[in-house]
Formats: sequence, structure tokens, C-alpha cells
Amino acid sequence: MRLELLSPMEMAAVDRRAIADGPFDGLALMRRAGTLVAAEVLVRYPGAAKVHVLAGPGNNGGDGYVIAGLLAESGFAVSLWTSGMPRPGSDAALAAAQCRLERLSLLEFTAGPDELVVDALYGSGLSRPVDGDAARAIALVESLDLPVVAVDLPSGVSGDSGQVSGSAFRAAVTVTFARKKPGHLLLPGRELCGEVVLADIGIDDAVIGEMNIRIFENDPALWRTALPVAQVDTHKYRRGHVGAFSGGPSSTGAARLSALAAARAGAGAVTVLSPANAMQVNAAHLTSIMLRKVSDAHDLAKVQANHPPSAFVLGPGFGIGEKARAFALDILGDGRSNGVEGLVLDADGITSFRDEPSTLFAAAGLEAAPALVLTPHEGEFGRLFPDIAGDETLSKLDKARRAASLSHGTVIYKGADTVIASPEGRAAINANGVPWLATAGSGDVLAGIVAGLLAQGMPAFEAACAAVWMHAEAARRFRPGLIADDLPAALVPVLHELRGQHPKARPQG
Ligand SMILES: NC(=O)C1=CN([C@@H]2O[C@H](COP(=O)(O)OP(=O)(O)OC[C@H]3O[C@@H](n4cnc5c(N)ncnc54)[C@H](O)[C@@H]3O)[C@@H](O)[C@H]2O)[C@@H](O)CC1
Ligand SMILES: [K+]
Repeated sequence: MRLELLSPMEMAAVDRRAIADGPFDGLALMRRAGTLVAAEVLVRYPGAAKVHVLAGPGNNGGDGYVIAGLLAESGFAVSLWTSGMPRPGSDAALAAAQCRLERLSLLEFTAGPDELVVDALYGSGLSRPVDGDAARAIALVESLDLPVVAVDLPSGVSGDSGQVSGSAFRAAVTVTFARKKPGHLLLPGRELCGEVVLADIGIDDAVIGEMNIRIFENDPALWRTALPVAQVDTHKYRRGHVGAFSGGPSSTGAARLSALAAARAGAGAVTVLSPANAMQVNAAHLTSIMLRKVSDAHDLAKVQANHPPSAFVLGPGFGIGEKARAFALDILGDGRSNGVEGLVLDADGITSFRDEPSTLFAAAGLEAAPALVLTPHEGEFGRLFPDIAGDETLSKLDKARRAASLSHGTVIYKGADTVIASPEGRAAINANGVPWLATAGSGDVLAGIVAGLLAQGMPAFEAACAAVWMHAEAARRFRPGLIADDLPAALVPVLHELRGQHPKARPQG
């Protein structure tokens, strides 16, 4: 699968390289791009009363000239509205020269009902806010509620960040080339793109392979082979043991949600680690999940001495303060020697380090430290990484990557466009989220899934990507009405399907 995401700059380098290597020159690539967009229009809007093609001054506009010519040849009534002349000698100028249609100035743009718009104003070369004639055209198209097919990106949407610069088209379909760009997946870009169609314009995969791209769309193809597979001779602790820290007597539910999710994600044993005063309430609500008293470091050491958890969840409902810091630093400092694979620090666990994040980052950076996975939503991200959060020049993707590098942890920067980033520079953008996943306790479940996978030995970045995808997929299939309590069980069919696709999977009774 073609999961790499190319920044506009990388895409331009790929284009240059592909053109240098042949067999297609720039104009041939443009013709292929334009032909594939025109084909989408033909298939999706065969009955359009008229097609308005808006062509800008760069190569995105060049694609527009090709599209306009082809649609006119196919029998559509086409109006070609232009803004700025292509640079003489450019591929766009060559494409424009081959297009015999009358040019209308974008200044005069007008359209009517039942008509279609092809947006070829600006693509990956967007370099300033969209205003003036282009903004007026966008407003008119929006007021008429006309469908828009965007070429490469809706004009105004940054391919790097998904942010809008000035005005932007809201497309029904966006046809992009070779690989998606981060702006197709990051919000608000993802919403403005509509359906994204990836068109193969003939750029060899090897050209992209040579670029060693480390940013991906999150998809099972990225981590399926790293999913844990239970061996026939296994036993419960060998399948991974998760310890989930509980809060006090009035906030125990979050840890139990994490615990259940860890168990459903395949951990062979899960223990809720509870303060003494919450033992009773936890005991009243647990069956397959075990329970141990952990009120202080001494209790934690005892847990570590016999069948120690291989991964921990610390934060959901836990309370903010010194106790959370001490447990987290204890676990990270203990190192992998004790068989601890990872610590998932969520919610209050993250906020507890707001005044001394560097202590946490230093502990996670120690050679022998277990993997640290941080799962902040936007507010928690700002508490732990205030400088990164406040830098408006950075995209959500950039922010997650910098945070991962600074913290020596894998960062799951949550939201409708969750970004997962590893400390060594890999990142993935998740796109299967659904609005009804934003429900109380949903994050506790996610933290539990991550811990469940870590406990079974799955590497942190893959475990984080897999957890985010499965969590969203379970919610998507459940459909609206979902509450967090439903999520652990809703994971089961998703896991079964992924298992079935696992290369090492054998049918089991
Ligand atoms: N040969 C190639 O490199 C290929 C390029 N392709 C197309 O080329 C596009 C990239 O082409 P370019 O790099 O020329 O960039 P664009 O065509 O996206 O935009 C650059 C041009 O638009 C102007 N511009 C940018 N933002 C503006 C704004 N807000 N208001 C007014 N003018 C603005 C710039 O001054 C420049 O003239 C891709 O998006 C894709 O559609 C495809 O045809 C495939 C092949
Ligand atoms: K465009």
C-alpha cells in the first residue's frame, strides 16, 4: 500500500526526479494528471449542466487546462476561468498553449445551479493567503452549493498542515497524485478535501522509496506484521501482564476501563493496582481482572517482585501530583531488567509533570528505560510541551514529532486527526476516527489498548498506531450511541479480522 505522505516540497522533488529519470517529461505527467481528474468528473458527474474549470498561474493551473480541454472534447459545456498567466516555458504554459478554449477572467466569474466546479487554482505551490478574485469565486461557489472537484488540494488548504490560508474551497472530491500529503489528513484539510482519490500518474515507487519517507497514513498495513500472535505453548503471564493504576474510591472507573481494554487487546493477565481505600470499590466491580493494593513505592516494589506487569497504565482517574510522578519515575528508572516493556502515561499522569516535564523526559531517555507512551489531548499537550504547542508555525504533525523527540517517548497527540510520533522521527496520521468516539472514558480505553499491546512485546510506535486505529475502528463499526464501556468488547471483531489477516495466523478452534 502507498501509505507514505509527501510534503509539498518532497512531492516537488519527486516530480523533478521522476522527470529526470523518464520516461515521462513534465508535460506528460501533467497530461496524465489532467486525464485522471477528467475521468473522475466523467464517472461522477456525467449529467453536469456545465463545468467551470478555474485555472491558476502554476502547474496546478496547467492540470486545469488539460482537464478543461478533455472535458470539452467529451461533450461537456466548459467555461475556463483563469487567474494569472503561466510562466513562459513552464509545463503549465505548454498545456495552456494546447488548450483551444476561450479564456475568461476569474474577475468575472459567475456560475449557476446544477453546475460543477473544477478547482485548479493552487495546489502544492500555495504560497500566500487566498484572497481577491479567488476568494470571491470560492464564496460564490459556496453560496450556490455547487460540487467542487479539487485538483491535488482544495485551493487555500496547505498540503503541509491542512490549515486554511485565507479562503479555501470545500471539495466533494480531491484527486491527488502519486501519494497523499499531510494536509489531506490533518484537520481542517481532511474535511475540506471531501473524498480523496489517489491517482497514479506513472511515478515509479522506487523514486519515492529512495526518499526514505517516515511519515505515513495510519493503516493496518503499517503494523500488521508486528501484532502479537499467541503461541500454542503460552500461559497467561507470557501473554503479557498489564498493571493499571486506580485512583481513589470516587474515581476508580477509568482504571477499570483501561484494564478491560488491555485484556481485550490480548494481555494474558491484567491487574488493577489500587490504593488501600479504593480496594473495596474496585473488588466489587472486577471479575477476570486481578486486584492488588498499591498505595506507595513499597507496595509497587512488592508487585514488581512476583509476576511483575510488563506494561503499566498510569493516569486515568489517578489524581494529579507527587504520587503519580513517583510511580512513573520508579517504573522508568527500574528499567527493562524487570521485564517491563512500557509505561503508558495518560490524563492526570501527564498533567502531574506540568511543572517539571524535564524530569520525566530525562527518565524516559535513559538507555535502559522501558518505552514511554504519552497520550495527550490538546490541553494536556499544551501543559507538557508549552513551547511546542505555542509555536504557530508548526503543524500538528510537526508538533507531535518534536514532542516525541524532546520527551524520548512515543506521542499519541489525540484529536479527530490523531498523530502518532516516535522519538526517532517516524510518524503516522490517523484518519478512521468518528465523532462519537469523543465520549467520556474513550481515552482510558485507548491507553489500555496501548498497554495491552506493549505488554505482549509489540514495539511502542507500532503498538500506538495499532491501538489508535483499532480504537477508532471499533467505534466506527459500533455506530452512534457508543459509550466508552462498549469499546473493550467492540474491539473483539476488529481484532479477529486483523488476526485473520496476520501473515502468521493459523485457523484456531
Ligand atoms: N510537473 C509537475 O511537477 C507536476 C505538477 N503537478 C501539479 O502541479 C502543482 C504544483 O505546481 P506549482 O508548484 O506550480 O504550484 P501551484 O500551481 O500550486 O501554485 C503556484 C503558483 O500559484 C501562485 N500562488 C500561490 N498561492 C497563491 C495565492 N494564494 N494567490 C495567488 N497566487 C498564488 C504562485 O505565485 C505560483 O504562480 C501540483 O499541485 C499539481 O497539481 C501535476 O501536474 C503533476 C506533474
Ligand atoms: K486546487
